[in-house]
Amino acid sequence: MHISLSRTMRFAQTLRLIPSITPRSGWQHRPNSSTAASFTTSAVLYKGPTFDTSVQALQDTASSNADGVSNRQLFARLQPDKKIMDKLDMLQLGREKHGRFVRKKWFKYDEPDVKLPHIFFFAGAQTPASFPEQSLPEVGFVGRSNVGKSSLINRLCGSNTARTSDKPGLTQQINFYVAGRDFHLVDMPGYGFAYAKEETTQKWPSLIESCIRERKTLRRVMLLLDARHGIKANDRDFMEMLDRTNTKFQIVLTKCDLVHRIDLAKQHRLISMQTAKSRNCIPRIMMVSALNKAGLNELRKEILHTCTLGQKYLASHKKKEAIATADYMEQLKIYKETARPKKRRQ
Ligand SMILES: Nc1nc2c(ncn2[C@@H]2O[C@H](COP(=O)(O)OP(=O)(O)OP(=O)(O)O)[C@@H](O)[C@H]2O)c(=O)[nH]1
Ligand SMILES: [Mg+2]
Repeated sequence: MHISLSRTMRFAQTLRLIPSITPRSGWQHRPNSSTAASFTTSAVLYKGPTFDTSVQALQDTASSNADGVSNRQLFARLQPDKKIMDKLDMLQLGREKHGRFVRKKWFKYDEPDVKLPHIFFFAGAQTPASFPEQSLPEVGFVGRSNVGKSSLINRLCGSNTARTSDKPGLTQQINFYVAGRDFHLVDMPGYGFAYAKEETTQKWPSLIESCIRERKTLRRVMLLLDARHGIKANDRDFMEMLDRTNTKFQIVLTKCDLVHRIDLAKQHRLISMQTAKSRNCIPRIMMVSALNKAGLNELRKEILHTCTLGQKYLASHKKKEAIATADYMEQLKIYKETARPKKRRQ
């Protein structure tokens, strides 16, 4: 790209008064700017959104699928689903595009929170022999190391009990958490690269598999995928194992705050296509961000229904939700219908 510089600008540059003008990825021209036409130099360049690593990362899942079309090609051809885009808009999930493509937010949907009880650590297992007794219904969290399993468990229950780190491989045993004496959440070690001794990491896949095979109380496995990367080779192997053991699992896309909304909708579509043939995959893909606390309510509801605890925990939530979504007259009606009769003083 040829860039013409005025003499003053070049002089200022030699004195390091203005930054270098070499256009980098992540820098872009101001759209529709009249000044841009007259200068065409770095002075009219502005720092827009940083280089779209999310797209890059998504497209890097380039392993070929059965039809000989790579995921990268598939991703490029995909059109996002309109319904999913609307849902993402409503739940404020995914990063918004900057610049002139910003959509106006006409309203913010304030969904009342579904509350899960606080969690307490009660058992950690490094071998199958040390698994705790099978009593309450359980939901397991698995996925590659650093995908955000422990962070998500914390966020779902509003606790800080599970330890998290930005280095993959912190959780090195199966941790069992009890929530309100009603159900268990099981935090598993991750597969794939981890900062841990090789002899330790090699034991994890068999440990996870025996947990999944042995525990009859394990109602569902939440398979966490980084929204930037989608399904990788080791995730595919893991899904095959889940199909072999006939275990029901559900995909949860994590770190959705790092991916642009349109790419997130595309990723959703790609994953639903890739998992369509799986017998045990529940066809509702959850999307969450533990950082922004977005999409958590839906996942909480899913966990409660899985553990057949909907009656206990969701009764009061239904009323709150009806009130939040209703217009003024309907709200009044709900309040009147559900209000307790006042006691009269005698
Ligand atoms: N931006 C962003 N970062 C997240 C999110 N969830 C987790 N993280 C970060 O991801 C890193 C890994 O989180 P962990 O919860 O420790 O991941 P893990 O899957 O339990 O990792 P292992 O225990 O090593 O298998 C931490 O630095 C978190 O802060 C999210 O929704 N958005
Ligand atoms: Mg962890």
